[in-house]
Amino acid sequence: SKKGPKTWPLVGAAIEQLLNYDRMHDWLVQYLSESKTVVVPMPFTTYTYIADPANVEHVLKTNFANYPKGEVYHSYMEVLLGDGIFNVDGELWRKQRKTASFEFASKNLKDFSTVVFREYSLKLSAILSQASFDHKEVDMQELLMRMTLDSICKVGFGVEIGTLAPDLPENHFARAFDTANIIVTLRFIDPLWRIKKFLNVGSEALLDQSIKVINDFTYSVIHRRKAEIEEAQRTAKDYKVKHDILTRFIELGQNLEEQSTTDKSLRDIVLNFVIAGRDTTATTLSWAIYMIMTHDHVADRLYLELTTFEQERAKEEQVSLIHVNADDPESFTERTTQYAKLMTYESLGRLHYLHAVITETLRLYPAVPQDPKGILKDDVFPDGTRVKAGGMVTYVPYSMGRMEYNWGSDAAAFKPERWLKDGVFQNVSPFKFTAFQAGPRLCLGKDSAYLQMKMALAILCRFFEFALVPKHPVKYRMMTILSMEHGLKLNVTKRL
Ligand code: HEM
Repeated sequence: SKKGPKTWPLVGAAIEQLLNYDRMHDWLVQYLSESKTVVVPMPFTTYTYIADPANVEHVLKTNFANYPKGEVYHSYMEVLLGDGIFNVDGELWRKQRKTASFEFASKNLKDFSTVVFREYSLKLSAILSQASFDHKEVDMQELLMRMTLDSICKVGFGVEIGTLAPDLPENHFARAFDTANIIVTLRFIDPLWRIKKFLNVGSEALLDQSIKVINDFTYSVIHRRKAEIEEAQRTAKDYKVKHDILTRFIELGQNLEEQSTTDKSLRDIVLNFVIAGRDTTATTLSWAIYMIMTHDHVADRLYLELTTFEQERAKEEQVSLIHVNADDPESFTERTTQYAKLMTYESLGRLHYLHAVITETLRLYPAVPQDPKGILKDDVFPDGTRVKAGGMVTYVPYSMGRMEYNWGSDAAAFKPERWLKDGVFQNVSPFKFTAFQAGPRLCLGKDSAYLQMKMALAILCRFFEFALVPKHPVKYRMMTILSMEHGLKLNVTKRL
């Protein structure tokens, strides 16, 4: 009885969905604005898309146990994610969630990530400074992907992979990781993948090679780190404590009475963090920069917040701001470094407008634009929709952020101000703003992601202005993460 696309016997709505594949998120916006729930029958299953916060709360929280990731997702993603937190349900998930939540809340990790995010934001700033000097255009999305990959490898494994070095080098692990990510995503729309895998041909053969590169790299880091820890414990010499997630999990494993953590489970843990944290953060930053540069009043208000912050913090720390000489790149580097040091975990909390800009970006361009769940048993949603076991239900952050019934008549407009009351950021229900999911599986890296995004954006928007390369097309690519299909090609100018 719900409104939705035209359906046909046997093929359901597959024809219309395929015809609209490249603009699928906007295709759904159209239907979900007419009806808060849209049922789309497909050849072997039925997809139910939801945009009503009450239904979303039912799926993500109230009847959480009925809507797992499910077997299909697990079997498609296992080759890359193994039994890591992202890819499991039930007890296996609960245990990892508990340990990882504890780790994420630790001061150790917060302090370490602040240092890492600061360092890599400055590396990005140095590359932009050079590009502006050389009048060279940059692909901002590509640079941001390098920045977040380097950061997550440092925070995750304690390893410097250096893809953000000034000459932008190739890196085997990074390339293999990208390839594997794209191919496992393709499996969701390629009915022949199991045959290709069996015959070890085409994309599946490439996936196999990429996984070998990823595993070799990851296991070598794990073995090296384990050896370092054992050596330090054996000789009881001053052991330089490392703060990365891998080291913490190795140490935790040693302390457990039961079987200690295996190398395979350590591999799964770190790779799950890489996949969870890297593309999501980089694409959000790309869309945020695009939004800022196309909304002058936002750029101005943000710049004012960032420069006021700079003055206030310098006063608090009793430092005088370094004078930048336009002809001396060194002085520019010194000033950006000084600015970065004024940003701490606590002081970043004051940047309410910046926080609102990022959140408003995620409302309209959520990094995970739709998120499907399996259905274990027949159920009825709060709005009366009946769903059947074996089908799929998908909450749709991309549509939810654009619905007037959720956000009012200006839902389509980019207005960071909607998040502020008297200049202070106000949260809304996570069942309405779903960019980080909600309920027991809410994103674990949310705070860490904001920390990195605020650090990077503050430096970028304080010290640079951006302009789109003329005629560069900005549109999303249809995949699990809302990245920009052609990247974000920009000309950069310094702001002294
Ligand atoms: C803008 C940045 C980010 C966005 C929009 C985002 C969004 C999400 C979403 C939608 C999910 C649920 C996916 C699912 O259905 O399982 C999720 C889960 C998760 N995220 Fe994030 N994420 C971001 C950054 C990060 C970062 C930086 C990390 C860690 C370093 C991280 C760690 C995780 C983990 C571990 C989970 C799995 C939680 C669980 O299943 O219990 N995320 N995130």
